[in-house]
Order: sequence, then structure tokens, then C-alpha cells
Amino acid sequence: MSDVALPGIVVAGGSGRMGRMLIELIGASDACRLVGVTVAPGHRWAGHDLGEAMGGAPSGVPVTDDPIEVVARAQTVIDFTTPAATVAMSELAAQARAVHVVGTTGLETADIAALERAARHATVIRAGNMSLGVNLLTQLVTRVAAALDADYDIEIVEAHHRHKVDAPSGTALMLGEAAAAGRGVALDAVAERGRDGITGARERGRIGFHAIRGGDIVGEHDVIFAAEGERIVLRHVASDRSVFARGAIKAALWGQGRAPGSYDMLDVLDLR
Ligand SMILES: NC(=O)C1=CN([C@@H]2O[C@H](COP(=O)(O)OP(=O)(O)OC[C@H]3O[C@@H](n4cnc5c(N)ncnc54)[C@H](OP(=O)(O)O)[C@@H]3O)[C@@H](O)[C@H]2O)C=CC1
Ligand SMILES: O=C(O)C1=N[C@H](C(=O)O)C[C@H](O)C1
Repeated sequence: MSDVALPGIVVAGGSGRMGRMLIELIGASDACRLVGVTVAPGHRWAGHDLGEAMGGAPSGVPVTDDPIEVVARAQTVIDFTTPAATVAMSELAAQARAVHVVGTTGLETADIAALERAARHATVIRAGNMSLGVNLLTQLVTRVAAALDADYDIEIVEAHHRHKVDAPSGTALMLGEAAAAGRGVALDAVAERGRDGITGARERGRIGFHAIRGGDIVGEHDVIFAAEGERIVLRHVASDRSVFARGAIKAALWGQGRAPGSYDMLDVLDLR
């Protein structure tokens, strides 16, 4: 197959931690090709060739802070940026009928509604965690939560690097949704985010969230089911961002030719 027959991918937020990982992995892939990179407005890479911007040889891949043209030429956008940038990108991707793979977390209800509007016209695949391990874990959490009653207190503890700007993490919220689904309750009705001061005794049936931030922690999540006399802890530890990037590339390939709509990694990984 000639190179141009491979799905062309734009990496949004190419100068970020996930963006750089995606650039490396797409560059090494023989199933897709990198056709453009977007960066934040005014970023020093904007207007340059990607290879040169990164201090190497020319690559033929343009970097831009004005994404309209590169998105129009792409089959897919992989987006790990900010909520505002992701919402703006969703309109462009929908206009171009490009698959939009969204890893960005910290999205508010209105942001998710905007992505759902875009999904009427284009394929949108979104997950707060794109690793195989976490998506499998959500299913284990649902199963354990369904098997246990509310005598088992559920607490979710997550740890990330010092640069992370949102809490709870997208993954913690996915795990919370999975636990709430197992219990047959709405997460919003039972979530308790952090505790401080004279909080009173723990209320039965709550799902607690706690965030640790420090150093270079890639991403760690514990789901604790604590009862009188025993405790179950389901844990996922990511030690390398490539697990998220590989999941995103898998989603990009899975999305080619897929009908417009909202999808997640359970669809991509055939875990439903
Ligand atoms: N779903 C998953 O599996 C995972 C999700 N994430 C999520 O992905 C997001 C990014 O994480 P991470 O890479 O660590 O964060 P970074 O801050 O390293 O990267 C985000 C990048 O987006 C850039 N950016 C901001 N605005 C725009 C814009 N309008 N257009 C293009 N680029 C823009 C930033 O540029 P600048 O710094 O110059 O402002 C930055 O380079 C977070 O929400 C994180 O939680 C992370 C890992 C896995
Ligand atoms: O910001 C990160 O780094 C990560 N964000 C995602 C999240 O919010 O859960 C996924 C992963 O844990 C890394």
C-alpha cells in the first residue's frame, strides 16, 4: 500500500506530553501517517516544519496554530489538549467529517454536549483513559460493585504528576461511573469529592474521590471497597504514556469509515 493510502492523522496539541508521544508512535507506525500538528496560538513551533521545530531534519509535516487547513486534509484528529481547544476542534473535525479521537479530560457538561452535537456529523471517540488496562478495570469495578452491597464503602484514589490541572482525573470519573453503574445509582447523586475538617462520619453509599499530585507520576488509580473486616483494592498503574497513545491510535484506525456518533474505548476494544 502506498503511503498516501494510509489514514492521515493530525495531532492536536503536538508540543504537549501526549502530543510528543503520539508524534513518535505515529511516525513509527506503518498503519497511519502524520499529516499535521496543531499547537496553541502563538506557540514557537507554529508555521514551521515539525522535524525542524523539534530540532531535527525536515519532515514535511506542517505545524500550525490555525488548524482549519490541516484538519480539512486529514482523516482523523487525535486530540489531547484542553477542554476549550477540544470543543473548538470538534466543530472543525465535524465540518471535515474527520474522526475526532478525544483524550482531553476536565470536560464540563456543556463541553460534552458540544462534542455530542459534533457527533451528529462525524465519528467522535472519547475516553478519559485510552489504555486497555483501565478500560478492562472499569468492567471489573462494575462487577465487584454489583456483587457487594453498600456495607462496602467505595473510595477512588488517584495520583498524577505535578503538572496535571484537573481533578478528579478523567479515569477516576470513569471508574466512579463504573462503580455507580454496578450499584444502580447515578454518580452525581453519590459522589463525594475530597474531605477536609469536621466532616462527620462517612455517609453510607457514597463514592469518594481523592487526588494526589506530585513529581512525574504518570497515572495511578485505586478503587477501594472497604467493609468491616476486609478490603478489596483494584489498582491500575500506568508507568509509560505510550499505553494511552497506543489506545488513541487504535481508536483512530477503528474509527475509519465508522458511522457518525459518539463512541468510547469499550467500543474500540470490543469490550461491551
Ligand atoms: N484519555 C487519556 O488516555 C489521557 C488523557 N490525558 C489528558 O490529555 C490532556 C493533555 O495532557 P498532557 O499532554 O499531559 O498535557 P500538556 O499540557 O502537556 O499538553 C496539552 C497541549 O495542548 C496544547 N494546547 C493548548 N491549547 C491548544 C490549542 N488551542 N490548539 C492546540 N494545542 C493547544 C498545549 O500548549 P501550551 O502548553 O503551549 O499551552 C499543550 O502543549 C489532559 O486533559 C490530560 O488529562 C492525558 C493522558 C492520557
Ligand atoms: O493528565 C494525565 O497525565 C492523565 N490524564 C488522564 C486522566 O485524567 O485520567 C489519563 C491518565 O491518567 C493520565
